[in-house]
Amino acid sequence: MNWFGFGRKKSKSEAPAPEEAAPEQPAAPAEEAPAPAPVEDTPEPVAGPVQGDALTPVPDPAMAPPAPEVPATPAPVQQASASAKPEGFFKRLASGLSKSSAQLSGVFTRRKLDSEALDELEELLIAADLGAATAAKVIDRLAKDRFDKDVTDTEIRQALADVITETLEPFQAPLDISGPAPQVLLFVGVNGSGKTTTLGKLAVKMTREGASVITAAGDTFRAAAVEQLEVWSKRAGAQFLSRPHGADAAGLAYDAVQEGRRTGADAVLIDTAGRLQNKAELMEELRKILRVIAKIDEAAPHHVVLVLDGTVGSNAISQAEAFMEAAKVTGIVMTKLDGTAKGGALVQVAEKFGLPIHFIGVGEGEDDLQPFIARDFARALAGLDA
Ligand SMILES: Nc1nc2c(ncn2[C@@H]2O[C@H](COP(=O)(O)OP(=O)(O)OP(=O)(O)O)[C@@H](O)[C@H]2O)c(=O)[nH]1
Repeated sequence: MNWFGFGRKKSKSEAPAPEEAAPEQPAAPAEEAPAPAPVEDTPEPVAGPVQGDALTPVPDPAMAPPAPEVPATPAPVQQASASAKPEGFFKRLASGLSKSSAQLSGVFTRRKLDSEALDELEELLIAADLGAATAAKVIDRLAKDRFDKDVTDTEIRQALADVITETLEPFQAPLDISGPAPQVLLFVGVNGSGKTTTLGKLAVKMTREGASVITAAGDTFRAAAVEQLEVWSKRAGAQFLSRPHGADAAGLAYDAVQEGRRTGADAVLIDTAGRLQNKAELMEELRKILRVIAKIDEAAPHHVVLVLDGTVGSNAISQAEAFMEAAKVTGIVMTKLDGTAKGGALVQVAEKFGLPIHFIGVGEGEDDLQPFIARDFARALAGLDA
C-alpha cells in the first residue's frame, strides 16, 4: 500500500537527477520568485538575546504542552529497527494504544446494562477523552440493542469500536503527494509535539518508496531540532538544508523550495519552530513562510501538516485551533499515542475539525509512524483484536 500517493518510484526521465535538472530548470521567473531571497519579507532580527527568549515557555496554555521531553538527537537507528520488526502492524498499534485501551477497561465490569451501568460507562468514555458526542453515540447504541440485558465485555468493546470506526472513517486519508513536483509540505505544531520526529519518519518512508526528498530545518532557533533533523535526513538519504542559528526561517523555506525545483525533487519537507517569544510571533512567522513559498509556487505549500501531541488529550483541540487560523492546515498527524491514556482525543479532534488524519505516532522509531486506519485504531483503542 502506498500511503503517499506518489506512486511507483520515478524513472530518471520523470524525475531528473540534480545534475541533469539544474541547467534546464533555473529558478522561477523573476516576477514569480524574486531572487536571491524573499524581498518583501525582510529577515527578522535574530540578535543574540532572542535565543533565551525563544526558549521561554509560551504563556498561552493552548500553545504550551506539558513539559515534553526533547532530546538532542532522535532515537538510535538500531532501537527503531529492532522495535519495528518482530510485531505485526496491528500488534504494534495495539501495544502503542495499550494505555488508552487500559483506561477504557475500567468500563467493562458490570454485567447487566441498566441505567446506572450506562451512566457509568458514559462517564468513563468521557474521562478517556473520547468526547461527549462519541460517548453518547456508544451509549445510545448499547441502550437500543441491549438495555437491561446481560452484556459481555466484548459486546461493549465491539459497540465502542464500531462507533469510533464510523466516526473516524471519513477522515482516514493517505498523504497524497502525487501532484506536481516538488510537493511542498510544511509541518506545524507546538514545540515538543513531535514535528521534527514526524518529518524525519516521513522522510524515511518517502525515500523508501522511491521519492527524492529535501528536508529543511526551519526551527532555526532550537539547535537540537536542527541536529535532530540532520540525523533523520541522513537516515532517510534526503538532502538536508539548514541555516545558522536564529536565521530567518522563511528564507530557508524559500531556498528549500527553489532547491526542490532545481533538483527535480519529489517532496520538500519544511520543519517549523513550535515556540518563539510568543504566540503572535510564531503565527506571524508561519504566515511569512507561507507568503514566501507562494512566491515560487502559488499552490505551495501543498500540505500543511499539523502535528498534535496525543498526550495532551482534549487540549489538542485548543492547540489545533491556534494553527488552523494562521496556517490553513490540510491534515493531521497525532503523535505519542503510545505514551498516553488519552488516545481517544483523536476522535474529538477529528469531529471538531473534520480534517484528514494521515498518520499516528506510536513510538519514537522510524516505523512507529503508522498510516491512520480508522478501523484498526478503533479496535486497538477498544482493546479488541484485529
Ligand atoms: N513515545 C513517542 N515519542 C514521540 C513520538 N513522536 C515524537 N516523539 C518524541 O517527542 C519528543 C519531541 O519530538 P520533536 O520531534 O523534537 O518535537 P518538535 O515538535 O519538533 O519540537 P520543537 O522542535 O521544540 O518544536 C522527542 O523526544 C520525540 O522522540 C511518538 O509517536 N511516540
